[in-house]
Amino acid sequence: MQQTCPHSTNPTSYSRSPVPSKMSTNHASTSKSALDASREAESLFVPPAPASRTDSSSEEYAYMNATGSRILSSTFFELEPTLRPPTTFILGTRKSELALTQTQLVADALSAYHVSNHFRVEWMKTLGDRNQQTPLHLLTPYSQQQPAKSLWTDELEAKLGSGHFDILVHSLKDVPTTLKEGCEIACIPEREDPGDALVVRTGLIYQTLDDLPDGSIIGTGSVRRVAQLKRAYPKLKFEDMRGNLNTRLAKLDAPDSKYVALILAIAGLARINCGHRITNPIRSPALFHAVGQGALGVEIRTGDGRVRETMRGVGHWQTEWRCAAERACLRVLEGGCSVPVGVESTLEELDPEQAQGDLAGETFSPLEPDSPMLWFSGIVESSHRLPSSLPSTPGIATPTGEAYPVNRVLPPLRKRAAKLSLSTCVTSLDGSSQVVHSPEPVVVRNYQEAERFGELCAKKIKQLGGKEILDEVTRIRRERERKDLERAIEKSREQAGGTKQKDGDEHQGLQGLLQSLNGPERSEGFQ
Ligand SMILES: NCc1[nH]cc(CCC(=O)O)c1CC(=O)O
Repeated sequence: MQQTCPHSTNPTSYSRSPVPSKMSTNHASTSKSALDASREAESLFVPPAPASRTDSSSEEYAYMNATGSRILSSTFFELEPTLRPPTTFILGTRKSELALTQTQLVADALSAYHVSNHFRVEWMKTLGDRNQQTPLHLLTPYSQQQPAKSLWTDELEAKLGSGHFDILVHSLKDVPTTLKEGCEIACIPEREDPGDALVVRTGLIYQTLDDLPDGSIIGTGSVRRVAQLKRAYPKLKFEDMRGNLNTRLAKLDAPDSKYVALILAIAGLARINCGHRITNPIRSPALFHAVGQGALGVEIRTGDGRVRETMRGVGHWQTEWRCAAERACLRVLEGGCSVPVGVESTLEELDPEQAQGDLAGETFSPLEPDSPMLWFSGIVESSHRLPSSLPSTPGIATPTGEAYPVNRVLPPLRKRAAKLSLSTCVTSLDGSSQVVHSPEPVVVRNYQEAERFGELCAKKIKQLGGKEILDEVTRIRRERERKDLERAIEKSREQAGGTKQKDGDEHQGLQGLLQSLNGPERSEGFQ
């Protein structure tokens, strides 16, 4: 039997505790190195003499370790942060240079706050990474349950839920506006420039889109960019280009390249040290950027209080409030598939004692200790962010090894106010019609008010003609999807030729997909 302290934060028992028994065993089989780290922690850890214990915390703890053997812990007591053996948290992300760089940024920020813990980055290939050929909408056909964009996040979220990962780091713009049950965005670190940029092929002298000759081919797969730029530059041609940033830049510069330029997010290029490839930014009114562009979404298991506490201090409330408005707006507009919506937001902090909130008449859910973490954005007292609050909360380990609870006490709150603006732009796929809504900025006092502002903007832009544009986008999408599927069925029929069972199964699957496409359950549209 091993002696250990509950504060030794054995990762197999604590950080993986929200789904206790299943997750512990899962983890034991999937991530040996974390187990190793905990063994190392145990061997390094020397419990202080009994004299250092305080009466109020002298409670016996026993819990199960990953292999099911019972560990009788030593007494629960306070430790100096520097004396605590480390916990290893695993941050998961997609396999791309951008994703890994972004995740390392978050891991570094966390390490700076929690010097005695380890934050390790792990990647996995997602469906979108593995399949670079199939059109995105065929990989995940349009449905309310499975928005197209979730193909970047689905598999990561499954591994978050199973405890393989503790924290996921995504580009916020790739994160669906409604998250899976059991997952939440914990925080959004400070945003990079959210804009788009023109990247001209190496060796060409063009500086702006206006300089490009008629018929120039621009690489971008984004419906938002194509729709808006077709409108502003009808003489240019837009062609899909998939792949990671480096692949795309290489395709642009290849000797046989047909592309004159690409449109890419400034933030992505800057993060992978390719800022020098930016020829010029493209701003509104020619191009409104994507919702959440340039920001990172840090996702955790809802109710994993331990990871939640760890996240404090990493978010940037100004970015969080802006993204609250942008994402809430898109949530109301999209109804389940990616749409040609562009936005632009600004935020200016005000003196909370002077400023009157503009959404005072609206009703909001009261703040509870276990409300979504983002609801506390900017209003938790900064003293509450001290990293030492992390392992000193009693209840880390319980005799049954159950989840480290979300703190039952509402943290001390402070007042905050900011002037928030949001412009929204909805464009038809061919660029022929567009609605732009740029209301007067409003004064908001918390995250929920910022979200409400975004929802109100979405409702307004629908009334202004956005609804007709979005309905048309849905119609065109479905028609295209149906044609693509019919083509795929035809192809699989030819290939199968009644011989290979595997292909026959695939054929059946596609037929089913086509049926569901034509069926009445697909009549949900934009709200
Ligand atoms: N859809 C891919 C994607 N997801 C996030 C970024 C860039 C970084 C960001 O917008 O935060 C990119 C590439 C691009 O659009 O150029």
